[in-house]
Amino acid sequence: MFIPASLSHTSAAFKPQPAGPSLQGPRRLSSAQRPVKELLPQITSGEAVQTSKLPRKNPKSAREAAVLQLERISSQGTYIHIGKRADVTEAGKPPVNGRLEVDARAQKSATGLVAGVLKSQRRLDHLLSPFLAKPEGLAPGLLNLLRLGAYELLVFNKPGRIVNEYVQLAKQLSHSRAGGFVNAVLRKVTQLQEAQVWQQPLQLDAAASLSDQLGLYYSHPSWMVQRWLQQFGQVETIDLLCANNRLPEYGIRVSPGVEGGPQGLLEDLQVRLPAEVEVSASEYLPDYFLHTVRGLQDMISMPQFKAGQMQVMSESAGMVVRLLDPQPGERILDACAAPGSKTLFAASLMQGKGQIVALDSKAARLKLLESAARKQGLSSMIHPVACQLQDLQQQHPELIPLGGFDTVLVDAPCSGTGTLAKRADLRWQRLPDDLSDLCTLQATLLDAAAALVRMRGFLVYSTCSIEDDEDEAQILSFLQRHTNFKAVPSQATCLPQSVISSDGFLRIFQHRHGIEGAFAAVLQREQ
Ligand SMILES: C[S@@+](CC[C@H](N)C(=O)[O-])C[C@H]1O[C@@H](n2cnc3c(N)ncnc32)[C@H](O)[C@@H]1O
Repeated sequence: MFIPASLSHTSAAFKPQPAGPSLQGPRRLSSAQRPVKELLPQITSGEAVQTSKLPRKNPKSAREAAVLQLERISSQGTYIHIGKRADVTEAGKPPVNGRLEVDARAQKSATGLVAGVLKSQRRLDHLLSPFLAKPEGLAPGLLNLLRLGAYELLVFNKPGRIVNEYVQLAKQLSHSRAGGFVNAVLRKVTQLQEAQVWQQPLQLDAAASLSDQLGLYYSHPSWMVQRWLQQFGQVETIDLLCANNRLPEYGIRVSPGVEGGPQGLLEDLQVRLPAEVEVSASEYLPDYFLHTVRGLQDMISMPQFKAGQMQVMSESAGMVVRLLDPQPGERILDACAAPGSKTLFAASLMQGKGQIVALDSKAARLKLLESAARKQGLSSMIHPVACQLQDLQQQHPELIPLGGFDTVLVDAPCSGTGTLAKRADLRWQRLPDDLSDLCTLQATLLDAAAALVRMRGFLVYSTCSIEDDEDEAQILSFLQRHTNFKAVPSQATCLPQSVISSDGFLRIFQHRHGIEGAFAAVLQREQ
C-alpha cells in the first residue's frame, strides 16, 4: 500500500517526494551498496576501526561536538537539549567531559545534528548497513560519525565535499585508517543521495509487519509503533510518528509580576528579537504562557530570561498546574517535584501565602529546583525534601499537616512518550519492559499519596505519557483500590475544551494538539 505524501505531515527533514522504490532494502545489492569490506577488507575486518577512541574532551567544531554528544547519550544516557543548561545533565550532574569549547552557534548546530540523527537513526542504520561488513562490531564513536555524515548528506542534502570533513574528523578522533574507511562508506552514501533515496515515499508491503515498516521509515522502535497502531489506527499513528520527528516547539511561562503578562512581555521582546524568531501568546494558556515555534535560544539569551521574567516550561505541564488550582494559604505536597517547573508555577500562583513541600527521591535534581526558587523569589514558600514518597510518613512526619495536605500532586515518572519531539533519544532508551515497571511504580506512588490527602482534599495525578496503561487505566485501577476517592471531571473553565477528554481527564496528544502529550486526573477524597 502506498501512503500519499499528504498523509505524512512531514517536517523539512522528512519531505516526501513522488513515488520511488519500496522502503524494504534492495534484494540484490547494486555496486553502490556492496559492503565496503569488498573494497577495504584490511580495514573493516581489522582492529583499527573497531577501537576508535572517544572524542577529545573539548571539541572545536559543531560536528565534533555532535559526535561527543552522541557518545554521551550512548554511554551515560545524558541528552542535553536546547533550552537546558549545557553544563548540567538530566541527572543534575555536570557532564563528565566538561564544558564544550565551541561557541553558542556551533553548539546549537551540534544539538540540531544530534537530535536529527537520533530521530532518523533506525532508517540511517538501515541505509548504512549494506556498506558495513559488521555494523555491530563498529566502535560506537565511528558508527555515530557515519550516522552524522549520512544524515547531513541524505537528509540535508549537503554537497558531497563534506565527506572530507568527516574523513578528517575520523582521523583526528580515531586512527588514520579509519579515515579511509569513513571515506569509502560515505562515498557510497553520496550515491544514495544522488538517487534521492531519503526522499522516497513510504510504500507498504502487505507481506511485512506494519509496525516494522512504519518503525523503519519513521525511525521509531517497532514495539512503540505496535502499541500506537492498536490505540490510534494506521492513519493517526503516522500523524503521531511525524509529530515526534518534527522540530520541537517550546512553551515559555511568564512570571506573574511581569507588566501586561505574556502580551506585555512579547511587546518588550519584539524590539530586540531577531526577525526569524517565531513566538506568540499561547493558544492554551494565553494569560500565562508564550509559545515559541522557532528561536528558543534567542529567547533565553534575552535579559528578561536572565532576570527571571520567563522560564522554559511546556504548556502541557502548565495545564496540569491550572488543574491543581493552587490557592493562597494552602498546604500542598508536590510528591515528585524535581526539577521543579510545576512547583514553581504553583507557588507563583499562591500570592506569597501557603507552603509547598517539594519532595523528590533525587537530591541532585532538587538542587535545580532550589536554585530556581531562589532566583524567582519563591524560596520561602517551598520546602524541598530529598526522600522517597513511600518513606515520607516515617522519615519526616513533622512535614505532614494534621489531617493531611489540601492537595497532593503526583507528577509520576513515566515513559515520556508525549515528549518524543523534544527528547529525541528517549525512543531508543525506553524498552518494552519499562512500561510495566513504570506502571507498578506509579501505582505505588499513588497509593502512598492517597494516605496523605486530607478529607475532601485533592489528589492530582499527571504524566507526560500518551500510553493508556500509565494514564486512564492507572486511574481506573486506583479508584478500584481506593473507594474513598472519586474522579472529579475537569471543567473547561480554566482550560480549553479541546484538551478535556470525554471522561473529564486532561488529555493532550502531540499530533492532535501541537504541544507535548500529557495526561492528568483530579481525584477527591470523600471519606
Ligand atoms: C516526571 S518527573 C517530575 C517533574 C517535575 N514535577 C517537574 O515538573 O519539573 C518525576 C520525578 O519523580 C521522582 N521520583 C521517582 N521515584 C520517586 C519516589 N519513589 N518518590 C519521590 N520521587 C520520585 C524522579 O526523581 C523525578 O524527578
